[in-house]
Amino acid sequence: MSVPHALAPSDADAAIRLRAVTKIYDSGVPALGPIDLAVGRGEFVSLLGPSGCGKSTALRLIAGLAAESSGSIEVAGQATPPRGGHAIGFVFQEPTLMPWASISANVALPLELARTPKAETAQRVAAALARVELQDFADAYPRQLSGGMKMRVSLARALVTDPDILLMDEPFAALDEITRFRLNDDLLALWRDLGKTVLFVTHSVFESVYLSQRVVVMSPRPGRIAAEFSIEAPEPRGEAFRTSADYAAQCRDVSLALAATGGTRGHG
Ligand SMILES: Nc1ncnc2c1ncn2[C@@H]1O[C@H](COP(=O)(O)OP(=O)(O)OP(=O)(O)O)[C@@H](O)[C@H]1O
Repeated sequence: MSVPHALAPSDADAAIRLRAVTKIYDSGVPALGPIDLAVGRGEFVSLLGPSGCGKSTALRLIAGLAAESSGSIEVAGQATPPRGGHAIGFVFQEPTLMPWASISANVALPLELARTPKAETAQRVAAALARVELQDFADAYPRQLSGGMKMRVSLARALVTDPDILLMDEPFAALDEITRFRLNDDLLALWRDLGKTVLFVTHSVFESVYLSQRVVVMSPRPGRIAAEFSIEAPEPRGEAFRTSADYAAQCRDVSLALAATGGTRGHG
């Protein structure tokens, strides 16, 4: 069901709000916009689009890692970077772990940068590792972990400051399908338990429909919002939904909208 803007939260309910935002890189590349996007508090929204349509750029602007060329962005009610500081946790496509540091030291990094007292850091790191079921690997090193486990560490590092908002940039794209399905389910459980706002970037129609309450389809350069879908699913989602005709039908609708943008079709 394509419902452009119908489900956008009101100003008071928005955790993230972009108004007429554009990004033109110094090289002259018009990468994004103008786009208007609102993500409600506690909502799980996916940005879906072909390679190069500006999905990562949108996340980077929201996180304050790059500046918009025009328009305005509000995160947790703040309009200027760092826009709430630890209100945001960022998970990149690569786990980006420090190879020379233990898993617990990797997860502790954001707290150390914020000069958090040692006892509190230790307690928060232990809780974050337990949350992603890696409590037994605190003293291990990244090279000893599988790709899926490294991504869990990256997730724990994003959660350790207890941010209200998680920005996730194709975090599971490099993983095999079984690991990816498992991490999808773990992420949904985490979202249900912790009530975070999640903005999730993906190429995958299947992943976006499985995970999200709302899928925002973007068109190619400069990226604009082409369609929005409210995803209907029984909660909690799981294997029954993934194998249902209802899931397949919604994937088909989203896939058609993506194809209609004229970009390279997203892969499964
Ligand atoms: N730092 C930069 N300087 C110049 N151009 C850039 C920069 N970062 C991205 N771009 C360009 O902006 C456009 C959007 O890039 P972006 O990485 O946001 O797209 P994307 O949808 O996330 O792509 P992918 O799915 O392949 O990661 C692309 O054409 C890219 O080449």
